Amino acid sequence: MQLKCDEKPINGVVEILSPRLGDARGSFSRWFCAEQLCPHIENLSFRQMNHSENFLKGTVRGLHYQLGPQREYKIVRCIRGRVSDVVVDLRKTSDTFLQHTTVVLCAAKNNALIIPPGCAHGFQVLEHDSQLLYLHTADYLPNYEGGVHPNDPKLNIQWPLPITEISVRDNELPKLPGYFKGLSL
Ligand SMILES: Cc1cn([C@H]2C[C@H](O)[C@@H](COP(=O)(O)OP(=O)(O)O[C@H]3O[C@H](C)C(=O)[C@H](O)[C@H]3O)O2)c(=O)[nH]c1=O
Repeated sequence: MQLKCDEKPINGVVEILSPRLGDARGSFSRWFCAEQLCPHIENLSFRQMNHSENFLKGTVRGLHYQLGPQREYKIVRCIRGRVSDVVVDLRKTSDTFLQHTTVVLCAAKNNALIIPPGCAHGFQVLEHDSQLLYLHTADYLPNYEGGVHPNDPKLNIQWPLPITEISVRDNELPKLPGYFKGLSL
């Protein structure tokens, strides 16, 4: 029942693959293992779990991150449907600063993604009624939340579908200013 961890080009972004053990009753799979994941998540301890329900294909949420003392690791898992998950590197000292990686998370593949501090996260829904489960290593404090517009030209994210739903708040997120040098962790 070993998890498979696939490190992505952006440092700290890891896809977790959970093999399913199936039988006539259905299946069983491990979604989290502290021993296997602690090399990828410093001071591994989760503070909050969140559930994201998304009705319409084409919906975009994000790009969000938490700042300073509330910076966090997230594990994001698609528990129903399919999403195109995007992680943007905003870390000042990173070799992949302002680059992003895209991973399709889907319930059928039984995969999840580790998102490290200093990275913005967003996703687009690829199937109606897709749902995500989040584990967070820090408490959510709105005053420490940052965001970048999902269509920031500096990031050039190619969302797979036309955007059908986006919150007013996300649609008003700022684009990165020319002087943006990145986040210090
Ligand atoms: C993130 C969060 C939000 N909230 C409250 C704040 C709002 O009143 C309400 C909905 O929040 P929001 O519209 O920010 O939800 P999303 O747009 O789905 O944001 C999430 O989606 C993007 C893609 C992420 O990666 C973040 O984890 C998270 O920000 O829940 C909480 O009470 N706790 C929380 O941890």
